[in-house]
Amino acid sequence: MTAGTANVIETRNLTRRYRDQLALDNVDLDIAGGRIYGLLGRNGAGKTTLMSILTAQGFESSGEVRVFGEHPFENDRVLRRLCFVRESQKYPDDFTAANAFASAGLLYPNWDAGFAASLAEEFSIPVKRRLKKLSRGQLSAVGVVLGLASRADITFFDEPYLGLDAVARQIFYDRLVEDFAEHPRTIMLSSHLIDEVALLLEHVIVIDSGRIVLNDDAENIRGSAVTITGTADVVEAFIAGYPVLHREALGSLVSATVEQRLDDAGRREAAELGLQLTPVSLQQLIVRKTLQADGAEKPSGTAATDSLEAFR
Ligand SMILES: Nc1ncnc2c1ncn2[C@@H]1O[C@H](COP(=O)(O)OP(=O)(O)OP(=O)(O)O)[C@@H](O)[C@H]1O
Repeated sequence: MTAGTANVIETRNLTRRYRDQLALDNVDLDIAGGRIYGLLGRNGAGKTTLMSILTAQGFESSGEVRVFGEHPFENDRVLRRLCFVRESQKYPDDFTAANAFASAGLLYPNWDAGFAASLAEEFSIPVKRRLKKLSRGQLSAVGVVLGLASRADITFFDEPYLGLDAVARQIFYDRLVEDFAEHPRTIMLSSHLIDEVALLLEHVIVIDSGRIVLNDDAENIRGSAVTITGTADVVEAFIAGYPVLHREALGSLVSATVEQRLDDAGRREAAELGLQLTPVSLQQLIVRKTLQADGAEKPSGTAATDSLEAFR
């Protein structure tokens, strides 16, 4: 199995139970190498649990896991090709960032010390100060440097930006994209800042209550849903037969978000009927899909949406 072509990760019926809590529920995944994946989902959806199992820091209750074709547990052939950047990373008590980078040089075969040094400078990390004295954002920056400069065949970033300010986050995104172009590998990034990372992602996996609710190329997802706003009866006639993700009413107006790609003819027809079409962002789509999967999404007649405001 080689990165770039075959699947680098495969799971089948992967399930993780913590007592009565089902953290992963029969997850089937085929992850092809050489791409940037977004692992998105609400708090407690199962993202960290999934990444922990894939990196052998946690265990499945049942089902199968293959990373580079093998189970990762105590498997040095696999583990030396993985880097897991997580918020709760523990370091030895006296460690400085410089110590952490030196250890990474021993651990990761593709470690680039020069790249790490230039990133540390860009993030203004005080590399000689003990890690436990660093600010929340500086500590996150250390994790980001470890993740980028390790150039591991698969790098997992589990919400790597806690405490990072907007400038530092932008540096992370820019360096990730540049370095990925020069050194293609597999990146899995979990994030709550969906719209902020949307443009980085080549493939999006959305997990909700331990189940995969969306798993598609970002390219296919863009434009896969649209919000249609207009007089209630016209909207209802237009969307008949379309899968409705969300519906809001305000007086005689209705705004419906449908999971439907409209072709040119559909767009023309909507315009002729006086309907307004608004694109749905990745974040809105994910919110709608997870609410729907949770069974919380019902038609409502309350708050006006942005599109309704724009329509009036
Ligand atoms: N060690 C544990 N013992 C019991 N329950 C756990 C444990 N670890 C995770 N869980 C539960 O499993 C579920 C999935 O948790 P997980 O940390 O994987 O979610 P997440 O998607 O990473 O969430 P967040 O975005 O908030 O970090 C949650 O309901 C969580 O409470």
